[in-house]
Parts: sequence; C-alpha cells; structure tokens
Amino acid sequence: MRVKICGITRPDQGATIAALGANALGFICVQQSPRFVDAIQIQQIQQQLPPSIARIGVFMDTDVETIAQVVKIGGLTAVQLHGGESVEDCQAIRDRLPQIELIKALRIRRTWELEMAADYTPAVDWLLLDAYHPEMGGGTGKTLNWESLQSFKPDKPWFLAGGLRPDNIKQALKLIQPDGIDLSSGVEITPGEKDLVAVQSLFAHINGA
Ligand SMILES: O=C(O)c1ccccc1NCC(=O)[C@H](O)[C@H](O)COP(=O)(O)O
Repeated sequence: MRVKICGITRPDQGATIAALGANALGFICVQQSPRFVDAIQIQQIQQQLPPSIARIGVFMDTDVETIAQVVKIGGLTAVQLHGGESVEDCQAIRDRLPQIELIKALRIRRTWELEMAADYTPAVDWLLLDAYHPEMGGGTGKTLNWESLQSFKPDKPWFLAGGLRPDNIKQALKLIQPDGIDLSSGVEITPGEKDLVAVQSLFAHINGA
C-alpha cells in the first residue's frame, strides 16, 4: 500500500518521514495554503530523499506551464490536481508531462459525486478521494463517510484522504481497502510542521504493532 504524507515543508522532516516508512511525500504548491512551498524549497527537500520515494506536487487549478516548471525545478515524480480541473485539463497535463504520474483528487460532498471518478480514470494514473470543505482546498482534517466508499471500485488505483490519523487508520482500513492512504493534518503539530511521533505511531498502527 502507498502511504503519502502530505504538506512537507522542511528537508529534515521529509528525510525522517521517508526513513519512518512513507513511500510518497506531498508538497503543497497552492499559495493560499499555510503549507505552501515553492519550487526551490521542494528542490532542497527532495535532495535529502531516497530516489525510490514518490515526490508529489499538489496543485489547484494551475496552468500547465507553471506545473511543468515546478516539476522540473522541484524534481517531482507526480502531480496531484486538487482543484476543479476537468478531464480535458488532466489530459492536457498528461500530454505535456507524459513521464509524470498524474493523480486527480475528488473532494466528495455527496456520495453520488463518486460517479465522477469514471470520467477521470482514462486520463489519470491514480484517483484520490478527499473530504469537501467550503473554504479550504485540503488539509482540513475532515473525514469522508467510509461506509459509503465500500463499493467504490474505480478502474484505477486510489488514495483515501481526509482526516486520517494514527488513531483512526485501522478502523478506516478495516472498512475499506484503498490502494494508498494520504495524511496531512492528522500527523501535524501546526500546518506544515509535522509531528514525527505521530508519524511513527501511524506506521506502528498500519504494521499492526
Ligand atoms: O494541505 C493543504 O494545505 C492543501 C491546500 C490546498 C489544496 C490541497 C491541500 N492538501 C491536499 C492533500 O493531499 C491533503 O493531504 C489532504 O487534503 C488530506 O488532508 P487531511 O485531512 O489534513 O489529512
């Protein structure tokens, strides 16, 4: 299973979280977020990481050329689209950056919105389901209704996100079996400052300790 820790802002924390067991790290490329990092900061963080770890840039309604520039400077291996990007927008990014893994995040307010996933699967590599919040794009700590996701079986692998924490991860994974999980505020002291003890606890819970 992929475990993505999102909202990394510091090289030392990125390296430690990778050593603790994360196989994907997320960098928030959304200027309004308290977790925002620019391309140079991402470059500095990624220089401390093992090559095997996925480096995922999180964007919201950003133009293709800006994304391409951050990918190049920051050394990203994947792009997560977290805004209102259309299927055509995803395809345009795929065409511009064919070597980059593409993840479309869907922020789910009502269960029927899960039907959108089928439209996106041909254009992306992964989906990510996150909770909807009227003012915040992500990192909200709000959980999805996990029971309603038990029949969610898209044609592409998917991450479960939204309000996951060390103390609820086992319950979530008992109900549903996503291909990956994504955590941010549930392993934080303040936005962008990760709680390394909580990250350690997360892996202990996942690994059944
Ligand atoms: O984390 C942010 O600040 C953020 C801002 C704008 C768009 C997306 C953002 N985060 C996206 C993520 O992938 C988070 O990990 C995801 O929303 C889960 O967050 P949390 O509920 O805090 O675990």
